[in-house]
Amino acid sequence: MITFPNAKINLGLNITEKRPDGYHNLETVFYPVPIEDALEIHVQNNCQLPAANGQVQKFSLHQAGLEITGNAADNLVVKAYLMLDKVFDLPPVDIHLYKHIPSGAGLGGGSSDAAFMLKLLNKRFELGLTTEKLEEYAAALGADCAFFINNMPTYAEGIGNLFSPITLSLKDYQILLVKPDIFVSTREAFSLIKPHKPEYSLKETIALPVSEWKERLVNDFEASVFPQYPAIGEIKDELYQKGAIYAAMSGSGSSVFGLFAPGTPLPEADFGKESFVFKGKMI
Ligand SMILES: C[C@@](CO)(OP(=O)(O)O)[C@H](O)COP(=O)(O)OP(=O)(O)OC[C@H]1O[C@@H](n2ccc(N)nc2=O)[C@H](O)[C@@H]1O
Ligand SMILES: Nc1ncnc2c1ncn2[C@@H]1O[C@H](COP(=O)(O)OP(=O)(O)O)[C@@H](O)[C@H]1O
Repeated sequence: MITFPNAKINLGLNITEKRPDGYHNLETVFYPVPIEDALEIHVQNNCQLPAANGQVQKFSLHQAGLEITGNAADNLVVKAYLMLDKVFDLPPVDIHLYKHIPSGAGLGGGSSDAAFMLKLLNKRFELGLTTEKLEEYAAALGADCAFFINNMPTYAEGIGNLFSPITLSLKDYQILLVKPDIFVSTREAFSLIKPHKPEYSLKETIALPVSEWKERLVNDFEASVFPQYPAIGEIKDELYQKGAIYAAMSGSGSSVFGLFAPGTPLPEADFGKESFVFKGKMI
C-alpha cells in the first residue's frame, strides 16, 4: 500500500513566549503544499529480520531520493511504526520511502512522513483508530506532526499542536518555493529568538486579501535566521522583485516561498544549481 506525504508551509509564525519546559508558545497557520514524498509498506508475512543487537527487528527501511541524516531507527516513519507496533503487535513490514521533500527546510517533511505512516498502518491493518487518536499519536512524534493527519488549512497555537480549522483557500494561486543548500536547525533557530506579542492578530490578518499580507504577516524566525544566513533573505527579496504577492520563509527555514497571482506565468529565476526549486499550483 502506498501513500504520498505532502509538505506544508507556514503563513505567519509568531513566537510569543518561552515556556518553563524549554519549548515556545507560538501561533501560525499551516497550509498544505503539493510537494510529496512516496511512502509504501509491504507486509512481510513470515520474515522477521535479525537486527544488529541480535534481537528480531520487525521492519526494514529502504530509502531513495534526497538523503536524510541519521540512522534508520531515528527515521520518523520507523518511530511511527514502532509506536503502533507496541500497542497492536503489527505484522513485520518492509518500508520504502522516496524523499522529494527537502529536510531542514521548514516544510515538515519528516513530520508528514510520520503522520502518513500512522494513517497508512491504520488503514492497512484496520486498527480502527479515530482521527483524534491518530492526532494524539502524531503529536508525540513532533510538534507539527498532528497537522498532517487532517492535512487541511489550520490555525495552530500552544507549541504548534493545538489546532483550529480556518476557512482559507489559496487554490489557483501559484507557488514558487526555493530551498537553498542551507540547513537550519529548528532547535537552534528557537534559541536565537526573543519571544514577543505580535503587532497584528494573525487570525485577522489571514482573513485579509493576500495582497495585504506583506505588511502584516510575519515569520518571527526571519529576524534571527536572515542575519545568520543572508542568502535566505535574498531569496525572499528576489521573489518580491519577480512579482510575488506575498513571500516568506517557511517555519524555521531554510525554504522560502512566493505566492503568485492565479493564471500569471511563474517567473524564470536562477537560484543556483544546489537549490531545490518547486513551482506549482496551490491546493
Ligand atoms: C516551529 C515549526 C513551525 O512550523 O518549525 P518547522 O519545523 O516547521 O521549521 C514547527 O512547529 C516545529 O515542529 P517540529 O519540527 O516537529 O519540532 P520538534 O521536533 O517537536 O522540536 C524541535 C526542537 O525545537 C524546539 N521547539 C519546537 C517547537 C516549539 N513550539 N518550541 C520549541 O522550542 C525545541 O528545542 C525542540 O527540541
Ligand atoms: N522521514 C524523515 N524525513 C525527513 N527527515 C527526517 C525523517 N525522519 C527523521 N528525520 C530527521 O528530521 C530532521 C528534520 O527534518 P524535516 O522534518 O523534514 O524538516 P523540518 O523540521 O525543517 O520541516 C532531519 O534532519 C532528519 O534527521
